[in-house]
Amino acid sequence: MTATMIDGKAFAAGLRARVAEGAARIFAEAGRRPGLAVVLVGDDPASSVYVRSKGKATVAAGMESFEHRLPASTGEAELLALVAQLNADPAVDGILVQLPLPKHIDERAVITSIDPEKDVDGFHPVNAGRLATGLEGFVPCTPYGCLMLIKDQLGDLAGRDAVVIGRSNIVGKPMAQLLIRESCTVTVAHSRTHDLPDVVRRADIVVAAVGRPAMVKPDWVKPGATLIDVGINRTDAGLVGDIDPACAEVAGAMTPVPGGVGPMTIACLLRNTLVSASRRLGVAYAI
Ligand SMILES: Nc1nc(=O)c2c([nH]1)NC[C@@H]1CN(c3ccc(C(=O)N[C@@H](CCC(=O)O)C(=O)O)cc3)C=[N+]21
Ligand SMILES: [Mg+2]
Repeated sequence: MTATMIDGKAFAAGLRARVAEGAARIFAEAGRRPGLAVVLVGDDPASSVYVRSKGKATVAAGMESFEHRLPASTGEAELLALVAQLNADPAVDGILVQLPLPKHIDERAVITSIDPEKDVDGFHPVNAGRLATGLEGFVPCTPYGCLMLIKDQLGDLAGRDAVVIGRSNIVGKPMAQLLIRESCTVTVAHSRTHDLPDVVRRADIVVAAVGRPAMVKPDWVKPGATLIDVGINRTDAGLVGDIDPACAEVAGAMTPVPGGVGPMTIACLLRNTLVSASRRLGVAYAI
């Protein structure tokens, strides 16, 4: 079998186009565009590239982009003051503070300082709790994008065996919550899991988010399984995911790296910003 390659780039373009329609509708009905503030501390080149592409995508979707680039020496108090200012700014519907932050800044303190109603990353504990308990809130963009691709591929997910490799607050845990919500039987594997290949062999759906180049091997994969690769590893051979591309010989469908999950992350960020603006302005949205 040769797997269907899931075109995340095309799917994300479609989603961004629908977000742009919603943004135009908000502008027509409320007189202002949805606004997304992105804060970057320091000059990590990869982070700088992401922030630039987020800004471009925001403007292309008919939204306002507020970019704040601060030096690496910025103190925690100064960053918290900026977040407080963005929380209070009525033109700002979404706030994203790019992670990772410099070591001298406590990420948890910064994340919890963001108004949960503007937390379009979905990283605030209030939004994590809402997701875990079935309340409306913001869902982290990467797992939400993964779920969209999985549902587009498989339709109803009820009863399917899903394995999430990785237990981060940003991807693994919210991904598991979303799959539970879809009535999958979910296993969360991590660095201490015994016999990972055997665990993965049971899965109809595999989401790999560990940051180890080509870790998931073809002989771990159940024939026909759907594989979602969240890994973005920069190697001498270029950008490599967590799933060995040779798995395409066994899988039913899989995402490529690049062009799979990455573009969905940005599209979902815009989607969350649209949802935030709609709620804050009392304008109905359909997306
Ligand atoms: N507060 C916060 N929220 C984030 O959502 C967040 C963050 N911090 N810190 C960094 C990670 C990483 N991230 C990506 C977004 C888009 C691509 C993306 O579009 N990737 C393309 C191109 C990759 C490339 O060429 O570098 C692809 O996979 O096809 C990748 C990674 C968001 N992150
Ligand atoms: Mg830190």
